[in-house]
Amino acid sequence: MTDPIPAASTTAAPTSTTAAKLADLGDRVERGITEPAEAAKEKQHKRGKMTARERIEALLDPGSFTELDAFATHHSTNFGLEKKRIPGDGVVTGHGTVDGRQVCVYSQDFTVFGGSLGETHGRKITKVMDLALRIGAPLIGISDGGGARIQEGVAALTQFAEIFRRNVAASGVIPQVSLILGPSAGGAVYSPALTDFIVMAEGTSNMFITGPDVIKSVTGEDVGLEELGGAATHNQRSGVAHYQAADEDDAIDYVRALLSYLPSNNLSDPPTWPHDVPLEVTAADQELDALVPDSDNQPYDMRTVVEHVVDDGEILEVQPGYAANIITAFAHVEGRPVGIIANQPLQMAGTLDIGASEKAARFVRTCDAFNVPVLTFVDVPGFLPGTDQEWNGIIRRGAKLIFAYAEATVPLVTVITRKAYGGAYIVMGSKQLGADVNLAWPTAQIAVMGSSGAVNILQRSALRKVADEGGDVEAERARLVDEYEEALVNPWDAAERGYVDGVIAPSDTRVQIVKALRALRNKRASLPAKKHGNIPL
Ligand SMILES: CCCC(=O)SCCNC(=O)CCNC(=O)[C@H](O)C(C)(C)COP(=O)(O)OP(=O)(O)OC[C@H]1O[C@@H](n2cnc3c(N)ncnc32)[C@H](O)[C@@H]1OP(=O)(O)O
Repeated sequence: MTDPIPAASTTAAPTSTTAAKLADLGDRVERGITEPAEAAKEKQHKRGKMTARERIEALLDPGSFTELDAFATHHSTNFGLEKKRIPGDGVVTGHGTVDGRQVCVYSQDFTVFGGSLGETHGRKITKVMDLALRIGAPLIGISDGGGARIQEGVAALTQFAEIFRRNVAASGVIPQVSLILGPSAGGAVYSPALTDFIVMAEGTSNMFITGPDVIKSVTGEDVGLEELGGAATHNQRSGVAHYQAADEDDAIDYVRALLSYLPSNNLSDPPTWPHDVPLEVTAADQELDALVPDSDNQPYDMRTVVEHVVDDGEILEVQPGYAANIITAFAHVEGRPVGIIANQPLQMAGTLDIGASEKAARFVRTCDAFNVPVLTFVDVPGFLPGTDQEWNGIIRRGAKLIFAYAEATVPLVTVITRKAYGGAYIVMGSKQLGADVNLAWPTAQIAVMGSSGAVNILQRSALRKVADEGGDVEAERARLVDEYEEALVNPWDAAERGYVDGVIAPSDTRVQIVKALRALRNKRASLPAKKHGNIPL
C-alpha cells in the first residue's frame, strides 16, 4: 500500500517562505502521485492486473491526463483509519483525451483499502461525473474494488446512491463505459449496470451481488468466483457485459474503439472519417447475389452481408458472446458510424428469443440516444416457441424491441434478405414501426408464416379429404405449398402495397444503403411531449 500521510503534514503549512511553500507543494504532489508501494504493484501485476494509473495511461492519449483531487483523503477515525490516510483515497480521477477527444475518467486503486469506496473516494467519483456531464464528455469508470468501505459505514453507502443517481442523470446524455478490471462486489455492481457498456477481462474481473460464501450459506450452492461472476459468465450467460476481453490491454483497446463510434454527448454527432465509396456495383458487391441458398432451411452467415455493406468490411461487435442469434455491431458507411442489428441464420435459424430481443432492444436504444443511424438486416422465421420462453416473459421482454424501434428517431434503414414472418417481421424494423427506408431482396419471404405451417392450418380439411378419398396427400400438400408461396411468400405483395420501398438485387444493397443514409442525413423527427414512456422493463 502507498505510504500514509503523516497526520501533521496534512494540516499546517510547515513554513512561511514562498520557496518553502513551493517545496512543500512539490513534496505533496509527489505524495499525491506516488505509485503504490513496489510490493503492492507487483501483487497487481502478478494477478495480470495493471495499477490504477497504468490503466489510465493505457486508455488516454499520451500526456493528456490531468488529475483531480490527488490530495484528497478520508476523514474517518473508525477502526484506526486515521492512521491510514492515503493521498487520493484509493481512486484516481481526472480528464484527458482519447483520439484527441475529451473524456473524463476514474480508476479505482485496489492497492488502497482494496479499492473500497468511502465518503471521499465516492465524492471524487461524483465530482468527475458532474464534470463529465457539465462539459458533455464521455465517462469511463474503471472498477477494481471491494465495494462500500466497511469502516465508513453509511457514509460509504450514501456515496453509492449519489453515483447511481448521476449514472441515471447522465444516461442518454454522455456515453458511459465501465471497465471492470477486478472485483465489483455487492450493490456496487449497479453503477456499471446503469452505464451503456460493460467491458470485462478474462480471469481478473468479476461482478456479483452476493459472493460465493454468502451463496453457500444461504442456498447451499457451491460456486466459484469465476463461474459466479467472471467475464465468461457475464458475456455468455447473463448478458450483463458487452465484451469479454482476453486481458486488460484488449479491454482498453475495445473501449477506445467503442468511443470512436460515439459522439461526445447526445447533442453532437458521432465522429466521421473521410471515406470515398464507389456508387456503382462492384465485383465484391456481386458476391452477395450468390449468398442466399436455394433451400429455405439452409443457413448462411449474415455477417457476410454486413461485411459487404460497411466500410472495409470492419465491424465492432457488441455482446458477441451473448444471444448469437442476433448480431449487434458498430460499423461505418461512407466514414459515418452506423449501428447494425442483424438476425443470424447460423444460430437457432435466426429466431428471436428473450436474449436476442433484449440485446437488440438495448442496442437500438444506445444508437438512438447517441445519434447513430440503425441498419437492420432481417432473416427471421419468428419468435422461438416453447414454455421456457413463454414462462420467462417473451411477451414482455420481446416488447422491448418493438418499443425501442418505435421510439427511435435516428435514421432507420431495413433490408429483408429472406424470411420475415409474423410478429418478428413487424418487430425487426418494419416500415410501420417507423423505419425510413425498407428494402427487400427478391429472396425475401414476407408473410404471416412459412408455407408448410400455413398449409397445415389453412388446408387441414382439404388434405384430410384427399386422404379419406385415398389420394396422394403429399403431392397435394406440395401443390398447395407452391400455391401459397407463389401468392404470399415473396416480397411482391409488400412492394405493391408500399410496405417495402423497393426490391433490389443483393449486389445493389451497399449502394442503396449509402444513398438512403445520405438522404436521411438531415432527418428530423420528434416524439409527443411526455414525461417518459413506459418501456416494458
Ligand atoms: C451499494 C454498495 C454496497 C456494497 O458495496 S456491499 C459490498 C461490500 N463489499 C463486499 O462484500 C466485498 C468485500 N471484499 C471481498 O469480498 C474481497 O476483499 C474481494 C473484494 C473479493 C477481494 O478479495 P482479495 O483479492 O482476496 O483481497 P483481500 O480480501 O485481501 O482485500 C484486499 C484488501 O482490501 C480490503 N478490503 C476489501 N474490501 C473491502 C471493503 N469493502 N472495505 C474495506 N476494506 C476492504 C481488505 O481488508 C484487504 O485489506 P488489507 O490489505 O488486508 O489491509
